Amino acid sequence: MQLTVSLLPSIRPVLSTTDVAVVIDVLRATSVMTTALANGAKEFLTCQSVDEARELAQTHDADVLLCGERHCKPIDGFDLGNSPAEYSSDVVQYRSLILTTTNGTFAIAAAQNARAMVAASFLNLSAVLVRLRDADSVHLVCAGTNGEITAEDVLLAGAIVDRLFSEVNLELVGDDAILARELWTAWMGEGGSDQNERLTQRLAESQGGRNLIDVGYEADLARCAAIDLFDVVPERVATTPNTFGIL
Ligand SMILES: O=C(O)[C@H](CS(=O)(=O)O)OP(=O)(O)O
Repeated sequence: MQLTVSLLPSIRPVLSTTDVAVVIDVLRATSVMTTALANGAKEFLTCQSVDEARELAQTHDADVLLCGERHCKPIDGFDLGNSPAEYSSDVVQYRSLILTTTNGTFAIAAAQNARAMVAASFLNLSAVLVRLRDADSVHLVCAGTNGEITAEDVLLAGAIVDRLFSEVNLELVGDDAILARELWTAWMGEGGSDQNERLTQRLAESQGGRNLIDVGYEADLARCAAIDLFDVVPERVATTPNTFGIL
């Protein structure tokens, strides 16, 4: 497998020859997408701007929910923010969700040239690895925060790289994969039964985690650190807009 990791979307383009792009925004867009689809949501239509989201809602059926955040907080007039806690089955089951977030939906747009695209979080780590096993070329795209590399996304990229190393022959493009794996090994390498607690602590140390703590969303860190809570992989099922469902 040829494996490319970009610690930010801007580091290198996702090529149209890439089999699978894996978008990573641990805090919190891809954790929200995983949670909602696992809880029965029908699909996520993703877009980059608030205006685009509102326009999309007008052309869609009345049952759609407007979702997302700006500066980590719910957007005026939207139905849901960007906390996994809001996406329970009683709220999202069978619903179409339109999502715009600061970094996550930007990373999705940046990865759109790939033949296939999936959303990864710690919540679906093992399921994502099963999805990647037979791909010839994979590009992990870390969303970062406002154009800066963030440890929480690098950590998940490192966890994926570490597992792929033990499962398939890897041909690395660039050194981002090595850096990510080193961070995962140094911070989380021992495994053990307290892994989710230690991951929550690490997320609290990351830029994305500190941002969330500052605005009162500390409880979301544990919600995004529950490794393998779900066995679903959000997969792009349509383009224009990039739409994710469960295949
Ligand atoms: O709401 C979030 O979790 C973040 C906000 S930001 O990264 O601090 O701008 O948005 P996301 O696009 O999910 O990273």
